Amino acid sequence: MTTSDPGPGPSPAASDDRPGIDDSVQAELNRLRGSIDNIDAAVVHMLAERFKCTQQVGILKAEHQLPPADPSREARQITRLRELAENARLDPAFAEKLLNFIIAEVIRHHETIADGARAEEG
Ligand SMILES: O=C(O)C(=O)C[C@]1(C(=O)O)C=C[C@@H](O)C=C1
Repeated sequence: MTTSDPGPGPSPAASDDRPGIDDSVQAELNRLRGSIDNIDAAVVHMLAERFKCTQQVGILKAEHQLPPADPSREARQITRLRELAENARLDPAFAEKLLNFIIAEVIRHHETIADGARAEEG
């Protein structure tokens, strides 16, 4: 066989064949990349859903003059996520960094919403 089958599911990366690679190696690489692409798509969709929720939280907080950040909630989330990560054999430090990265963006959104609400109040 001179061409490798990327398997089911459309994925540009999965059909990125290179010359000089053994067909079976290329097929395995394509199969794994297909899964990676599916996982990346799921992550994007899950993050989009999370941001839809946090936008609602941002509006609620702005309406009730609550601060954008809630450090005690964040501490509980970090404890929980680190434990989940450990059980899933994911580096807990990485999980914590990822959560902090996402939350920083959420807080930025909350501040933008609060600024807008204050500007509307005059
Ligand atoms: O739960 C909240 O109060 C939120 O605003 C959401 C969220 C989060 O993204 O999970 C963001 C900011 C807070 O500091 C804590 C948590």
